[in-house]
Amino acid sequence: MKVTVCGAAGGIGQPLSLLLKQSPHITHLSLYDIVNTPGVAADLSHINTRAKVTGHIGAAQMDAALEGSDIVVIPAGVPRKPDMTRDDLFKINAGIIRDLATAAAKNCPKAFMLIISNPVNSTVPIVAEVFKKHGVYDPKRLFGVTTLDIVRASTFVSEIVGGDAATLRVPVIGGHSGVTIIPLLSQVGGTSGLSQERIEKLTNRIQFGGDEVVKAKAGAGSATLSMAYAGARFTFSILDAIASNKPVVECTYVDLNSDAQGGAATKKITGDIQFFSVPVELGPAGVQRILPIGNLSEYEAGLLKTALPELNGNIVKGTSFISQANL
Ligand SMILES: NC(=O)C1=CN([C@@H]2O[C@H](COP(=O)(O)OP(=O)(O)OC[C@H]3O[C@@H](n4cnc5c(N)ncnc54)[C@H](O)[C@@H]3O)[C@@H](O)[C@H]2O)C=CC1
Ligand SMILES: O=C([O-])CC(=O)C(=O)O
Repeated sequence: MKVTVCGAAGGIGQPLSLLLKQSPHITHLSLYDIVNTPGVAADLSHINTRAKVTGHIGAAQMDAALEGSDIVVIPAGVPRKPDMTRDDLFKINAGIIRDLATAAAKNCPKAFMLIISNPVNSTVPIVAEVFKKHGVYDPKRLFGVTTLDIVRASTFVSEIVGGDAATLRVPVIGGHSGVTIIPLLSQVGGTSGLSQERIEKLTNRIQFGGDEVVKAKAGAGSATLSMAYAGARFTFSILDAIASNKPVVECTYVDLNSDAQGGAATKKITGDIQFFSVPVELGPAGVQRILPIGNLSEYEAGLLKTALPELNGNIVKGTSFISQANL
């Protein structure tokens, strides 16, 4: 397995690459960035685990970095500062993602594409459109990484209801920004005794967990270490699904057309939206099955209603960035 990290010298990229270096499934870890990758690669290459590490720097080396990759993980681009929304990052990050996706479509058209760069709600549709333009789009292989929302939800919920945060699973659906993040607390054991006020506070903390970190870092960026953990967890789930043939379930932001039947069932609840984070059964070819969202409480149904217009706007913004652009 060749795994390429684009943005590998960044705040997320470095710890993510360190975690990925520990996977016995990865034979080649390819690190791409526009700065500092020779140093990061030299450093990681001294670790006595299986993966061979190569560093690639600048646009001239992008093709070599991506060529033949099985998985491409993208945390490239700028992070938020206080008082910015994720959508404010679109102006800079949309072009970065377009260029990386174009190179991936040419050099590794069958790769699993794992998109971390914000705004995820829009960057994932950008990758889809670029791959379509190159005639290589397989919706089963494109994922917006929303794992940090699930990781946070497990932590915050277990702080209130107890239990082991490492094994407590909280489904989080929708998108990856503010009100588009919809935690389904009613589906988690131990939450039925919580007051509505408690549920609303907990929901708000999960929706705005990113802002908590942005504020605490006070201008020095957004979540990097917890994101590296979450990104590694999602990449390991994909690797497990490929290597073990045992289906693995993760909530992730996917094209609902990636599973006609499961997608149609989801659209009965969401309306006609193309991208949505749902529980997905991952298999060797990517999305194997979109699983049912399950029952929503009245409060969660209200959250969904609020989320959909914003999410849809983010999707249209990403899609039209490519369809109107000349590639
Ligand atoms: N999906 C999620 O849950 C999360 C997403 N993020 C997003 O991840 C992105 C990266 O965040 P950080 O690592 O903190 O930022 P950072 O600024 O520390 O690192 C970004 C890296 O991208 C590189 N880069 C810039 N343009 C590039 C290009 N054209 N090709 C390759 N590399 C390029 C930079 O040189 C830098 O090393 C941001 O957009 C941030 O909002 C952050 C946390 C959670
Ligand atoms: O908040 C941000 O900008 C970074 C992010 O996506 C998160 O931490 O969830």
